[in-house]
Amino acid sequence: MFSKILVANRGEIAIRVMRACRELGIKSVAVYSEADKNALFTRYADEAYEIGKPSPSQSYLRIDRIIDVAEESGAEAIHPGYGFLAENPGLGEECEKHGIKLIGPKSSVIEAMGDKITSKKLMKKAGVPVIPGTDKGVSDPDEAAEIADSIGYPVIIKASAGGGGIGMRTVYEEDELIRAMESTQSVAASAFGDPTVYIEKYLEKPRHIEFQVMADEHGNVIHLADRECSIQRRHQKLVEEAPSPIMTPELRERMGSAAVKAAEYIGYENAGTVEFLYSNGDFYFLEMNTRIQVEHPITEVITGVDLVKEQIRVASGEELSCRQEDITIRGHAIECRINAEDPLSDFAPNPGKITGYRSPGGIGVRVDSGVYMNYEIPPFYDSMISKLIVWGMDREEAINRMRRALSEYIILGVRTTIPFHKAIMKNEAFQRGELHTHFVDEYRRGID
Ligand SMILES: Nc1ncc2cc(-c3cccc4ccccc34)c(N3CC[C@@H](N)C3)nc2n1
Ligand SMILES: [Ca+2]
Repeated sequence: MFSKILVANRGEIAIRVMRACRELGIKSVAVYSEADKNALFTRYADEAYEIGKPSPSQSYLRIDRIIDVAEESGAEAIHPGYGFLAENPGLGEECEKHGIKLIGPKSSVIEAMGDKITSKKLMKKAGVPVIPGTDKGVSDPDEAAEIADSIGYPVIIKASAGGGGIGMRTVYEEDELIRAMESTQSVAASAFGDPTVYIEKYLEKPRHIEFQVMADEHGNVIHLADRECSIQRRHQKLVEEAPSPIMTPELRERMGSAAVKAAEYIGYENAGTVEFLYSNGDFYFLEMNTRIQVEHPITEVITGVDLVKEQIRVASGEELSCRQEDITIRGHAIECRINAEDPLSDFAPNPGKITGYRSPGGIGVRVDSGVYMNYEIPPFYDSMISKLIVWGMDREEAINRMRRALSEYIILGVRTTIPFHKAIMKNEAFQRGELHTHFVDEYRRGID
């Protein structure tokens, strides 16, 4: 087992990893930018090192500085958290070069899953259902037109190096196809340096259901059930829940074994998430995320498994601490992402000084927060400042408890998404579990 771990991240996820370290008796090392000098996570760690200027490219993305601090502090492993370098194959490669363990899958697996065409090809070979479409890049407009005809409109054009919804265009008729191809190729080239695009059948209003997987380095792979992430806005998740309201034991068995099969086939190690699109009874592989995700706590509260401690154990060479038959789901969990954004000005970031702060508590409430009273939220990073997670015996109790917890959550001095979440919890379509990926767009038309 490691004696010291460097946490290459900031905010709530850095504290989350440091808590797991402390429970395992492992020292933690924080790395922070000039802008995060007074951030809570730098106090929580056993040691803290400044690594550069506020902008991420000068700090949290500086692989060389992070490796230097790992060597200087004697950290045997690095936990990348999510975002920043979490799915950057370069970090894994540098770690391997310096004999430092990256807490995550091999960099070759990170790279393969980062290329959406490669990941689809691998899943197809693994026997996992994929969305009908091309399993290679398409550049010639005539070829694209033939493919779109054979798939049937509407189709969607996607950037292979994309993900999270960037570089995607839906096409409803043939005469839009060429322009859509060109614009997606230029977005892909500028955003990812790779213009490769592919075409898929467009699924109207699918549900976004993802499965948590965990694999050790001895070939054991399990899934820890499903999460529903359909309340999104511009591909930014806002509300997540576990299990999915539409899940049945039979569907969970089918999708769970597809997720495990996917992980086994690619030799996956550590924590990962297999994303599916679900549309009237059928499910299709969408993407695989090779990191711990923001919404991992809702899986933790319904299964009782500490996913981050499991990541650390597995990375140190231990076998998974639970088998598939040990994973049982109890109750229902919901997570609301508390962002320093103003829902009434199109969720524009709203950084600034927190002049009043009191987090909710009581039965079934968990707050994973990176902020505190009088903390100055810097403008340089993602606007998520904390996550409010609740557990209930069933979905109805979870919703009522979330409403109660939101009403207790006091954050003054900055605008936050709390009012938006209060409205969602009161929304009847949400309460009925009628969710799909365009829920927020339709919902906003309702409140505007
Ligand atoms: N063939 C096909 N049909 C419908 C789709 C709809 C979406 C989509 C679009 C908009 C919001 C979403 C929210 C959750 C899940 C998916 C979506 C989608 N993506 C891809 C990246 C992912 N984050 C969103 N791919 C799709 N692909
Ligand atoms: Ca993704």
